[in-house]
Amino acid sequence: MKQSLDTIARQIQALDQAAVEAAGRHLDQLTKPPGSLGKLEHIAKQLAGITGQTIPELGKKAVIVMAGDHGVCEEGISAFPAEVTPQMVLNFLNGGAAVNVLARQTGADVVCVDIGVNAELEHPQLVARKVRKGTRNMMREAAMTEREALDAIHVGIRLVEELVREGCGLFATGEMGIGNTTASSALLVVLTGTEAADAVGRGTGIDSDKLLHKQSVIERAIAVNKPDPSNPIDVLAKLGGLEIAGLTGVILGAALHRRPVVIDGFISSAAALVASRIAPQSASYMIASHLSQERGHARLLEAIGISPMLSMDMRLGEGTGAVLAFPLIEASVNVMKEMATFASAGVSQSGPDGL
Ligand SMILES: O=C(O)c1ccc[n+]([C@@H]2O[C@H](COP(=O)([O-])O)[C@@H](O)[C@H]2O)c1
Ligand SMILES: Cc1cc2nc[nH]c2cc1C
Repeated sequence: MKQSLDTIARQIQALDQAAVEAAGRHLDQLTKPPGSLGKLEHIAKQLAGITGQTIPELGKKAVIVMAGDHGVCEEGISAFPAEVTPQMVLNFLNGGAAVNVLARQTGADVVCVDIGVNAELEHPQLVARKVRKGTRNMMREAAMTEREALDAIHVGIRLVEELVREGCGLFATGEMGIGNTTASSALLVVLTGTEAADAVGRGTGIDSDKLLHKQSVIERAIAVNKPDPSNPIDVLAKLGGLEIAGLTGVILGAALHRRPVVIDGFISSAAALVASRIAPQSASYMIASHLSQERGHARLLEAIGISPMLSMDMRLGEGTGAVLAFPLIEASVNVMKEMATFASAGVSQSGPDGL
């Protein structure tokens, strides 16, 4: 049975502060000046607060790659044709995409989901959860109905539930969808009040003329649909995408089940912003992996209140940046688990006066 989103949002708990503090005390006993492992320490404490365990056992890792098509591609807003979406889905399923390489290196599963691809896709490993074949052209009408957006969110929530049952304890968001930077920029504009010129970027690599056109498509889509900025589902349905809605669900599902979720680039962060507007508490469960080169990404992260671990000049999507951050997140757990304490190693600890 589907629970309402309000009910789900209310069930998302704040981090376990006692576990955060216990992790902090443990970190300060380890053989290093307090705080000297920087973000690794911050992540270790966050993971403790998420899981309620001072030294968390994360279990299996998965990157959930949601794929969907975008009606707004009719307006010529991408450097690539829409056919690339299903073609790349097959590439993910055959293990040849960048995200597959990085996931193999770090021992993560790639879970590839058809939540809204136009083409009929078949593959034994494909998670077939199509809500509809692509969104409608948001420049002319709402991209999705509210029902479709909610169905896509529930696909994400349910998938996380299934993976948690299979022992997965660390999630990453990934996506594939030609045209989805246009949808994500539109969400950024409406949900944060950012000027379209500051929210629109080159995506797969459009030139300056096409960039101006993309900006005008976004402005027109907002004028046509008149989304209510205080209603995240209305904004998501009118301007978003099926894969974006699915990832919103993945993030809410991870928070609901007290599992960390590593956010990839621009599109994943747009989904994360929607999740944070539906359930503000969900932001505590997010780890921002990297700062994408896509214009507007920093604004998205700022609006959520999370800061990126890495800056690698990447702008691929698929979950690549998030998966790249997995080993660093595991490093923070290993520090907690394996480092000697001042007492166990016989290393002198500075006194309260620093002497
Ligand atoms: O994640 C990012 O930061 C990112 C930035 C730019 C482009 N992308 C990827 O490129 C596709 C969307 O680009 P576009 O130009 O078709 O809107 C989509 O498949 C995304 O995964 C991803
Ligand atoms: C080739 C290609 C791979 C991608 N992966 C994510 N978005 C993409 C867009 C293109 C065009």
